[in-house]
Amino acid sequence: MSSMRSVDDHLSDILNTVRVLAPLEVELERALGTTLAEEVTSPVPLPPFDNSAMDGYAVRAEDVADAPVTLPVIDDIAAGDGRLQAIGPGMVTRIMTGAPMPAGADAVVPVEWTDGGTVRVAIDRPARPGNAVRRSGEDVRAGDVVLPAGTSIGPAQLGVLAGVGRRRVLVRPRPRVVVISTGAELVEPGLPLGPGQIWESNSYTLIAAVREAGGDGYRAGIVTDDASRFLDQLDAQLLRADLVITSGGVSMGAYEPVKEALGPLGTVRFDRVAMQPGMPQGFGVVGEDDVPIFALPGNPVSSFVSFMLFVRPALRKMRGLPAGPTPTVRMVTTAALRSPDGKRSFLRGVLGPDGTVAPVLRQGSHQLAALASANALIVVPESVTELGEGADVEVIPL
Ligand SMILES: Nc1nc2c(c(=O)[nH]1)N[C@H]1C(S)=C(S)[C@@H](COP(=O)(O)OP(=O)(O)OC[C@H]3O[C@@H](n4cnc5c(N)ncnc54)[C@H](O)[C@@H]3O)O[C@H]1N2
Ligand code: MOO
Ligand SMILES: [Mg+2]
Repeated sequence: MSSMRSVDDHLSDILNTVRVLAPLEVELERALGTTLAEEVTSPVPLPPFDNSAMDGYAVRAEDVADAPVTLPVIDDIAAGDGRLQAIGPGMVTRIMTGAPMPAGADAVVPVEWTDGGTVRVAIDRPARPGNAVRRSGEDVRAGDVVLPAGTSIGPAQLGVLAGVGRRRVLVRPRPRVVVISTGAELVEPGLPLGPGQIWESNSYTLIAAVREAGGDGYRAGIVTDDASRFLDQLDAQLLRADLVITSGGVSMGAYEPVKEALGPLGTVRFDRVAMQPGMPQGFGVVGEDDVPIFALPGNPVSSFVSFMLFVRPALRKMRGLPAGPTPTVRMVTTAALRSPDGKRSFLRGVLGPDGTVAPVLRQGSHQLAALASANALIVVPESVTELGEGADVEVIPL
């Protein structure tokens, strides 16, 4: 029997092989979930001009220092108004939130402190200089870096890009990931099952996981257990793929199309990785552009766990983000655990209150519903075969 490879060695090989995707200029609408590939600065200060933080009256603070006072209203400034009348001593201007401060004014009295007059206004309370005024540049100065290269673009970052006037931006795009399922027993969900058949589920799980990991997944459908048909399908799919995931056909059976098809290429290695579930693994590159390919085991829990451990870090690297082993947190197990000697186990568990985790009862690598009832993977190291209730464990939240 061939020896097993460690989880860490397998992951380092993967991270040494995959490359950061080339930068691409995209419209803002397509930038969500991408990574900035340039440093973004603001061409103007933000706010670009001093403006009012409230609906009210722009005043000279010294004129309202002895409030209550009544003063003449000489103008009415809405947000967006460009030409303003300066105010002189003893005058005020009605002003709206976001409207530019007129020259001469140094404070805003909110409408709530007044009688709301439009010709003359009675002001009840004094306002200090600077009251309810938003100064030009108090968020960003002209030329400031608002987003460094390598920033993950979420809703707030998209807003900042628009807020500094950008329409297009240079990003590391979302990786395009094709998922090919193999197995003669697989039937599309929605179609009737024949004898010996099951509904295909791995591609749905994997594409959803790709999406959550910042990629765009495409289902290439089901290939039956035929190596040459698998290679044809792979060739066709490579056109649109930055990364390929296959499921099934990598173990020791008589019909293992993925291993049969990719093994002879010499660019994909098949290993037994010292983990449970997910022992049989293939990884390498295919096609003229050396597209990375993950040949994941077919058992549904095995393919999902393999994704979390190996594909997700690879996608992070491709997206230009820091990539390494999937982070864990420390928890306390509420029940005893068993794990095979020499393998790192990833047991399905449910996070409880107060830093506890409860292993689910069904831990088979085919028990997909048990996986769906869990929200964490409990990591048991290679050298540990048993842990008692109350033991500290590392956990990967899902
Ligand atoms: N003699 C041995 N047999 C097996 C070994 C071994 O070391 N020696 N390893 C076992 C382990 S561990 C795993 S994991 C599986 C890996 O199998 P394959 O990658 O070859 O996958 P298949 O044989 O095609 O399928 C396995 C299992 O998963 C179901 N499956 C496959 N694809 C899907 C899908 N897209 N949706 C839902 N379910 C799927 C399939 O029906 C099988 O039940 O090998 C063990 N055997
Ligand atoms: O490695 Mo397999 O993943 O145990 O089912
Ligand atoms: Mg098999």
